[in-house]
Amino acid sequence: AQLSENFYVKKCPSVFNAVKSVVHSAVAKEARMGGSLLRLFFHDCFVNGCDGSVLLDDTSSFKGEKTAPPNSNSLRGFDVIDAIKSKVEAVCPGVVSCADVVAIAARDSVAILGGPYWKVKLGRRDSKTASFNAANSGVIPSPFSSLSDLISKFQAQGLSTKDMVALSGAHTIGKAKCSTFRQHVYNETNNINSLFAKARQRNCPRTSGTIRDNNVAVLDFKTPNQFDNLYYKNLINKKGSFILTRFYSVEDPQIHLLELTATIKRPLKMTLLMQ
Ligand code: HEM
Ligand SMILES: [Ca+2]
Ligand SMILES: [Ca+2]
Repeated sequence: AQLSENFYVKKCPSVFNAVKSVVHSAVAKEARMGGSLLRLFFHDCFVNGCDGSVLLDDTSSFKGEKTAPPNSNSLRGFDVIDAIKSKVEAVCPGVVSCADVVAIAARDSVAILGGPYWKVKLGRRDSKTASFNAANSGVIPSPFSSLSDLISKFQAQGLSTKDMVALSGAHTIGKAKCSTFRQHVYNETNNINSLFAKARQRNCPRTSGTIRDNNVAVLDFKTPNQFDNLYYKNLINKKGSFILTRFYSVEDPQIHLLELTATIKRPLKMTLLMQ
């Protein structure tokens, strides 16, 4: 069925306040949670669409997505989604899908951290099953993917290269583990400022396989808790986080300076994933 901004206007008008109040207190307690909730939405949507599949625990009949490599020891915020869902069930029992809760929580997170606001289209139906294999099949982009691989993974979701560049701007908030950015900070190409690389290396030893793999660093070293366009500015200054930074160079025909500055001027299109 067609999603609609007005889906809950009659069925549950208080859903928006219920979601927002829980997101608000979670982000007040820990700003990073805003990023974690946004990423949860992204990882739900890339695996069989935005159907709440990412939320499902393993059962006797299926092994779900939570323990799949892109998600395990990495996705956060499930407890916040549970708290939101309880609150929503208290005001409108049996009306609002978990998939819609995740979509609204992602929007509210971005807005609370100073980013753009959009009207979320609603009416998603929750999946009753989830698949470890689907989440492990390579549909979710990896920080070690090549540029062409990243582009084709977004293409497979109906998203263009420009969309990918815009959506990568989400890394203006949140944190990443040493194991995901080590390669970038020890690979001193001309894409990374050497002082910045050194600073990151301090918290992330070259050798993998220790507890320090889990050390985290902010993705945006300047405004980690504000949803702004610093992701791109850092990238241009060679102090970027790991995703497009590895590929960013003035010579690159696909992700070049013009593309990036155009993205800075446009509002970040967070709505792209929201269909
Ligand atoms: C372009 C392909 C992408 C790759 C390869 C990628 C990869 C990653 C990785 C490896 C992390 C750190 C995870 C960890 O250390 O546990 C991360 C964090 C994050 N990603 Fe992405 N990501 C991509 C696109 C996106 C998109 C499209 C969004 C949302 C629209 C997003 C939002 C985030 C956020 C907010 C965080 C921080 C999460 C937190 O602090 O809990 N990413 N990403
Ligand atoms: Ca899903
Ligand atoms: Ca920022």
